[in-house]
Amino acid sequence: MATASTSKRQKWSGDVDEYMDVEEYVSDSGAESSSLVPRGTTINFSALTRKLAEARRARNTSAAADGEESMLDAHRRQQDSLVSHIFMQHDFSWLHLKPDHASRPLWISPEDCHIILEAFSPIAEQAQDFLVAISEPVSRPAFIHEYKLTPYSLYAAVSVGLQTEDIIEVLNRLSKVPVPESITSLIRERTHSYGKVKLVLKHNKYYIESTYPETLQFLLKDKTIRDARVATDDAMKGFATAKAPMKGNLVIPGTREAEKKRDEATAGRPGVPPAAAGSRDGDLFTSIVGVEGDEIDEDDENVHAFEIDDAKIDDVKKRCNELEYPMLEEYDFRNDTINPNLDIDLKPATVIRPYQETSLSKMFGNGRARSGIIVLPCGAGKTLVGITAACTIKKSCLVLCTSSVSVMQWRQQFMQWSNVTDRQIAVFTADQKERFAGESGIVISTYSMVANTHNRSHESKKMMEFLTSREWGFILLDEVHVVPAAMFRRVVTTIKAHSKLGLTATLVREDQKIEDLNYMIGPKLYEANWMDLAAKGHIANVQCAEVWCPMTPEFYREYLREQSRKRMLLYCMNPKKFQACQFLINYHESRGDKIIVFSDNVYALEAYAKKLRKPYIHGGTGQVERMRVLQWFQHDSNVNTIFLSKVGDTSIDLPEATCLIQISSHFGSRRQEAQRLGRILRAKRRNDEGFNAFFYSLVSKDTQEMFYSTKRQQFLIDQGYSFKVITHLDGLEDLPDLVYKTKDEQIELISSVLLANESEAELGSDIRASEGDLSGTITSKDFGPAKFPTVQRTTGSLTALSGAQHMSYMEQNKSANKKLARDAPQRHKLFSKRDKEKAAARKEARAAGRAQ
Ligand SMILES: Nc1ncnc2c1ncn2[C@@H]1O[C@H](COP(=O)(O)OP(=O)(O)OP(=O)(O)O)[C@@H](O)[C@H]1O
Repeated sequence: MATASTSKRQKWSGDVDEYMDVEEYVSDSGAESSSLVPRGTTINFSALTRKLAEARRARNTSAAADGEESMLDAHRRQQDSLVSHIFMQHDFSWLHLKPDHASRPLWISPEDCHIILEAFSPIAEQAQDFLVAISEPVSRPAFIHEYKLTPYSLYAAVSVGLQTEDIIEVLNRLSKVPVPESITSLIRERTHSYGKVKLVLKHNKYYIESTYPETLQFLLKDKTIRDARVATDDAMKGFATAKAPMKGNLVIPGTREAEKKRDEATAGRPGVPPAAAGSRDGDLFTSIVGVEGDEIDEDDENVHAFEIDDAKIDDVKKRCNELEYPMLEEYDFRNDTINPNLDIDLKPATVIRPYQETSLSKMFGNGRARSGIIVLPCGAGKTLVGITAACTIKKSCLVLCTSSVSVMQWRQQFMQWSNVTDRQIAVFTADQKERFAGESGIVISTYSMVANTHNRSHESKKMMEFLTSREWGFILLDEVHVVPAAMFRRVVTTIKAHSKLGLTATLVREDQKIEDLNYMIGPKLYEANWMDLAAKGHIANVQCAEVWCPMTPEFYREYLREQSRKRMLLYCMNPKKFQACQFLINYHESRGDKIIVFSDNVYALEAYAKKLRKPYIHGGTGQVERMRVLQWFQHDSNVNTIFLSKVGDTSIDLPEATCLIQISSHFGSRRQEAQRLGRILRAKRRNDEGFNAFFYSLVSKDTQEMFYSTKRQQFLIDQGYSFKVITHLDGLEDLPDLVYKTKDEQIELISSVLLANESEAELGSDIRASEGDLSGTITSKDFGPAKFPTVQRTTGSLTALSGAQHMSYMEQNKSANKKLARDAPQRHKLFSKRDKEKAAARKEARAAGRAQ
């Protein structure tokens, strides 16, 4: 027996497929194995442990009956040692399973606070809601999810209104074992000070407020906080604020509840149909915890406060976090009688989706606006979440985005979903500096416009005065992950806002600054699951693949020899990658897909696009040309593929696109990978039966690119996506007109790559050369200093120094697409006839326009 188990031990440490060994193993130890899952499927831990426990129980019973106490102990020891080798130091078999553990979905590690969820459990969805509220999702593939309890996640839990004992209680209900003592004490320890201190903005001054005077005394003992305090008459006095009457339960517009209320109000009126009888989904989490989003009933007489210097807010918030008294920022907007109301509501036809409603309920759960972050997948409708929040608060609102394209999109979406008027909404960009009419309104701008302190025009200065001199009810921070960048941090303190909402799909940064958002903005209020939204048809299902393209011997030799940045150019320009790209374009175009090919490297982008005769857009492409290419892509059935540089990573809404091919990317950026995927998640056809969008990353084999590619995929893998590796594209060699097929062509290609200027290998040159995103108005500042250091050493020619290179570069680029069209081979008669007809129609339309 001892020998048999040793051999099985070695086998088991191998892999999931060897589940059969465990099966035998269980039967060796006395349990039946008939109901266990077959070889090759995911391990059913629950079944496994159930079997083990049953075996153990069966032995204990028979041993006790025989009165053989010492035999039983020996058995137990043996059993424990048999299990131990599987889990090594993570053997927590001393945590005894509850009798009905099979119906409970959680495993909790007593050591590292990790929680494992059986995502196949019937109550997994409710358990997920709860776990998202109290912990950080680490990884959420199909069957087993992993979460982690952290101080920040517990802070977030407390800030959405959960109580310490409620958290422990629900965990206990969902867990297969009693919640370990180490975890309960951690939760108690971490949450006891949370929620005691608030940061309040009143009359344009910041106050730290608490109902516990001893807590304020404690904070004032700290030097950073003491130094930030402003000595005033009301400092540390009872800070009695007028106790305004509560205005009834808050109803978020666009929700089913709002719809019901509207229907009730209009019931009986002719022509108005009765409300659809939709019952609210039972929220198990809410019912277990008993958090009903109760309205706050505070006793203002007991509130104590002191004022702090607004220039030191950032430091004070950070210090409070370090002292484990993170400050909650809540805005009692319904009782704010000082800031004028903004008359804005969602249009009656606007209905928000269930996950949008859930995320907003975390923000407005207690009738006030909590500051924090909402994380939704790309294309899931963050904009509408922000707009609904603005329509709930109904005070002046400032929206900050990453580019001027986004500014225009936000403006357009506000007009589309809400009843805001032209006069109430203004934009502040390099080109437009508008103000809203009246006392309250909405301003939409970019981070760089607000953060920039140098070389402001007179108009911009005036506009900034307008923004900084007033109290904003609400600040909306789009793509909030950019805020911790050194140059954007100050926007959060420059603008005085009662509540802040950060929106993002990718709460990740390659530096360690993402945690700073906890004190700069607030806790994460909600994070949706990508796979869930895909399953429900809110975003598209995507098949992801990494295509391995072998390097040709000549390219590989040069790659190994080259030490400079040109290595990157060599793996991007690999002829086999060209061919794979051509093959995939052909294949998907013939399926009726619309394809976007992404390349960060502009040299490669142009080379590919020209060779494959497709239109392209990069930083150097003029605005008119960009619009023309995008229009073609959207409306012309002859243009099914476009090449985009990183200017298209974000802020581009092309729901026609159903396939992405990535030929060059920004090193190991997980965020870029996810944002690019986001371009096809909004695919119009996502609800077609069996529809799949496709995402390919072309990677040159045995180069650094493989390392970066693996790193880039990590975020998406944690969201549950799996990347298939394609090592061979069937039928590629038979493709007619296959590019770079002959050795001569490949050698010609390599010589042009070797002759190229080294700076062509840069990934950022695109944006710097043009200072333009898809609207042509973004500046390099929008992208933060991390990517674009101010001082950079590059090799260059005298022409480049004199600036002439830049000019010729622009000149060539401007007409490049036109030249492509001119050089295009003779088209089939059928097409040329259609082209002539189209040209005639265009001419007619222009003539009609002139006539008007
Ligand atoms: N409740 C809703 N009802 C109908 N359409 C919606 C709803 N919410 C969002 N949409 C639509 O979904 C699309 C994607 O929305 P949006 O652009 O806000 O996504 P996003 O989350 O900001 O994406 P990204 O992060 O990629 O910018 C838009 O066309 C929007 O109109």
